[in-house]
Amino acid sequence: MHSVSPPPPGLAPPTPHWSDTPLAWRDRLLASPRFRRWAQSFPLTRWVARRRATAVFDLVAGFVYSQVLLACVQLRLFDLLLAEGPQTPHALAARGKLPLASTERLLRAAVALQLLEARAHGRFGLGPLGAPLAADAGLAAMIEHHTALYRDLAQPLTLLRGDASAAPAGAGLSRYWPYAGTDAPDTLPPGQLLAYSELMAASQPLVADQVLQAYSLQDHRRLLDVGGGTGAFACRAAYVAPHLSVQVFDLPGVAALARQRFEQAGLSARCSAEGGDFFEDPLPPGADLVTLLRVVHDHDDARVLRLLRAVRLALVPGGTLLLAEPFADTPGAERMGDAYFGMYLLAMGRGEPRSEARLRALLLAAGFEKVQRLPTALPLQASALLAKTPT
Ligand SMILES: C[S@@+](CC[C@H](N)C(=O)[O-])C[C@H]1O[C@@H](n2cnc3c(N)ncnc32)[C@H](O)[C@@H]1O
Repeated sequence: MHSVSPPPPGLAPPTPHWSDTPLAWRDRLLASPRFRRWAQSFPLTRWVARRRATAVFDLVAGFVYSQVLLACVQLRLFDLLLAEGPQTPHALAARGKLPLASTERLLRAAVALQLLEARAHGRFGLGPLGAPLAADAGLAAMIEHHTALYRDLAQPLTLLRGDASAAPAGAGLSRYWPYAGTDAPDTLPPGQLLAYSELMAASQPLVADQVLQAYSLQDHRRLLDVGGGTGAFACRAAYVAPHLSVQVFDLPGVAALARQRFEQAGLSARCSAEGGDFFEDPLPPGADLVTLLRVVHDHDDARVLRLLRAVRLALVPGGTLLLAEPFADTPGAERMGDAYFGMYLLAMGRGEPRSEARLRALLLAAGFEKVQRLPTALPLQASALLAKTPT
């Protein structure tokens, strides 16, 4: 048995609570192999025991599942099966330039994970979890860039201890997201902004779908998308609201890419982009709607407060801020907020997922009022808050 070290001198022991005793009893019961053996064989508890055992195994094996998924995505298997229908292992082995035996192994693994399905005549088709991934460039890009995240997570305690010297040199997320590690992001060379900007543009529909389903742009005249990347959301907004003028504010190299997108889409008359550092430079004034999509969780409280104050100053009186990103503490999406983004942003080097309550407090501290939740269809992808500037 491990001994628990005493608290450091000067630290008071935690105050006990009435719930400690029944919870300690439950913990001892669940930790007892004898109790688990009994629960697995007793007819009324058997199904709970099996479900729990499966849930624990899924946590143990999660990395393996992710890598099966990555192999399928790298082979473009889902896209291929959607476009051409079920295929034999021989055909897939030839397409993927893999030995037949490895292909069959991968296909069986993917079937077990419901990514694929065994079909008639020894062929394989899309499974219920693989079909939604087919032809979704955003999800594929998210899955592929996890190779950088997993490098950081290979030694989770090193990451949690913040021991940068022990981390693999510059191969992980801090390199992928260079603005998280500098106080002068506007001086970053364009080449360093490209990979994450492409990922954000590819995955932006996941967020835009949630926001535009939940909120109508019809009553607004001028939208400023702060940290709007290469203008993917701005273009969607301009299409759904043809009366709207739209501006993106982002780092100079990213704003230049947004301008290119607007030109290619024939939207330059209504869409523009300005480059700068949103912590240092004033934001373009006059918008009656500002969007902050997947921006706030990248930064610490002090920086967020500075940014929110700058947004308040840029908005017209009575203007609206729409903030959308995955929130912490969201019922049904706790894994996304607290487990995934908590660790992801730690690896990135800055920021954290925040609960609705913490975001509300920051918005009020920055001078916003009438803060309200904007319900979204899939909080797993994005939750949203609306806030107003005083009139
Ligand atoms: C996580 S991305 C989100 C992009 C976009 N809103 C989306 O949802 O696809 C954050 C964006 O903020 C921009 N950004 C980060 N720090 C910035 C700064 N100090 N000034 C201006 N833009 C910044 C990045 O270049 C990036 O485009």
